[in-house]
Amino acid sequence: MAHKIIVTIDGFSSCGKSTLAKQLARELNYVFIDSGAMYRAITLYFLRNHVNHEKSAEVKKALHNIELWFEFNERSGRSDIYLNGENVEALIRDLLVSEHVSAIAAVKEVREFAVDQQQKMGEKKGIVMDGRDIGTTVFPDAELKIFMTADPAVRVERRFKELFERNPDITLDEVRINLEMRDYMDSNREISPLRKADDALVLDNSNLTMEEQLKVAHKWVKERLKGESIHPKA
Ligand SMILES: Nc1ncnc2c1ncn2[C@@H]1O[C@H](COP(=O)(O)OP(=O)(O)OP(=O)(O)O)[C@@H](O)[C@H]1O
Ligand SMILES: Nc1ccn([C@@H]2O[C@H](COP(=O)(O)O)[C@@H](O)[C@H]2O)c(=O)n1
Repeated sequence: MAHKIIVTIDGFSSCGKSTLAKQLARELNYVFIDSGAMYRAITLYFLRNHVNHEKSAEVKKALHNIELWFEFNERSGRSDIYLNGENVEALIRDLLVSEHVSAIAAVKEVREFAVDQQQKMGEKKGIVMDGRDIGTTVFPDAELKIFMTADPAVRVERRFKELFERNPDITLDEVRINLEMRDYMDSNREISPLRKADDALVLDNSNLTMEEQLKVAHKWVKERLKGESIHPKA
């Protein structure tokens, strides 16, 4: 059986982590997991059920009633997330969820709930997972860790373009404020804050096409599979 590794992709909001993770997983025939979708689905549940994330007992009870899983969607070529049997892939991308997710993702019980499931998903390796703490907390021994970044203005523009297609009322300012707020909260929370793992390779895709970013990452994977060490500026 072919040797398989774990690839982690962490970084700031909307820099293209999921896009790259999906591209890479398809190329390698690996499983792709968007860990942010899990925090978003939990947030949707909390919003719908008026769960106060500052009350530990409420949080514990809510998590007890949440079941999450992913199912491959042939049309989109990626896995959709299911919350208690409902496909919530589209709903969790709404700005309302984006506005609350970072506060809920900072809660200890929520993180433990998600990280435990993420670690189980990687037990057989052959996985590309993107998020904020995948290389630092979820898979600290991953064979390849990528830290992605892009110019903030480029990130806002990309996310705006995507959201505008679904909601023409959205403004560039709303998107920018949400990105800045999430980056700040994710980088400054107490548990597993967003940071580059010491052994992660940095990929700035501000001026890269999707094809070019895949080429860089794929080269890194091939080198790791061959057991070669990679120069950080590759
Ligand atoms: N190299 C690229 N050039 C242009 N657009 C890109 C590139 N990579 C990704 N995108 C686009 O940027 C947007 C954000 O990408 P993606 O959802 O993959 O980011 P992300 O880092 O996973 O975001 P989040 O952390 O908010 O989930 C998408 O619309 C995607 O199509
Ligand atoms: N490993 C992760 C992944 C995500 N989060 C939190 O979820 C938010 C949404 O994630 P997206 O990747 O869909 O943007 C993100 O802003 C984080 O608050 C996380 O904490 N850990």
